[in-house]
Amino acid sequence: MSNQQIERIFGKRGLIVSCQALEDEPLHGGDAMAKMAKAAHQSGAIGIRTNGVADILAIKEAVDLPVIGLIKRNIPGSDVFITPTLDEVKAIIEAGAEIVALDITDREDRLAQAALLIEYAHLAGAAVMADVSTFEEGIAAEKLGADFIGTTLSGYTPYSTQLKGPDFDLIRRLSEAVQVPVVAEGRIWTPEEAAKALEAGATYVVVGSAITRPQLITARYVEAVQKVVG
Ligand SMILES: CC(=O)N[C@H](C=O)[C@@H](O)[C@H](O)[C@H](O)COP(=O)(O)O
Repeated sequence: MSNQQIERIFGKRGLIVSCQALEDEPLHGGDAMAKMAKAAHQSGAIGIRTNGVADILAIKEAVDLPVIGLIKRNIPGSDVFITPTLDEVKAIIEAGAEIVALDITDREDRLAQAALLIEYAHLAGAAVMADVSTFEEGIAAEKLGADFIGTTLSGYTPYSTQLKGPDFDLIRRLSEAVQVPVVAEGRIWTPEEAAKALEAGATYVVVGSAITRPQLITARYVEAVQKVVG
C-alpha cells in the first residue's frame, strides 16, 4: 500500500479515538462504543480504533470514519494478544475495518507470523497498523510491509521502556527513521500530550482511556481528591 493510498484513508493528520470496552469493563456491550464513536466524530476525530467484530460493525454503521480494527484474544502459553492469528485478521476485514492492528513484536516467532498476516491483509485490500513496543520492532515492522507503525505496546512488553506517560522518545525516533506514518498511542491523557506527540513527528495520535474509559477517568479524580480528604 503506497503512502498516497494511506493518505486517502484518513485524508489528513489528526486525532483517532480508541473506543474499547472489554468484557470486564462497565461499558462493554450494547451500543456504548458506537455512541462513543459518534461523540468522537461530532468533535472532529478523523478515525476510530476499536476491538472486536460487534463493535467494528456497530461503529461502521454509526459513523462514516475509517476504522482501525483489532481483536484481543488471549491464547494460553502466549503473551501476544492483539490480533494473534489469521482468524482474527479475517474477521476484522470482513467486519469492514480499513486497517488491521496487529502485534508486531520480536517474541515467540511473531515477526515471521506477522509477515504472513500482513500479506493476507494486503491481498484482501486492507492496510496494517503494527503495534510495536520498541524502536527495533518498528523498523522490523516497516520492513515486513506494515503501513502504519504504532507505539501502542511500549511499556507492555517486559523488555520495553516502562513509563507512566507516553513514550515520546520512541515516537520521535520512529518518526525520524521510518517512511510510513507513525501513530502515537499509549497513555496519552491530556490534549497537550496529544499535541506534543504530533510535534514529535507522529502523523496520527490515538487516545483511548482518557476519552472512552470512564472508570479510569473517575479513578484519577478519586485519587486526586483522596489526597485531600484522605
Ligand atoms: C496495551 C493495550 O492493550 N492497548 C490497547 C490497544 O488497543 C488498548 O487497551 C488501549 O486503550 C489503546 O492502546 C489506547 O491507549 P490508551 O488507552 O492508553 O490511550
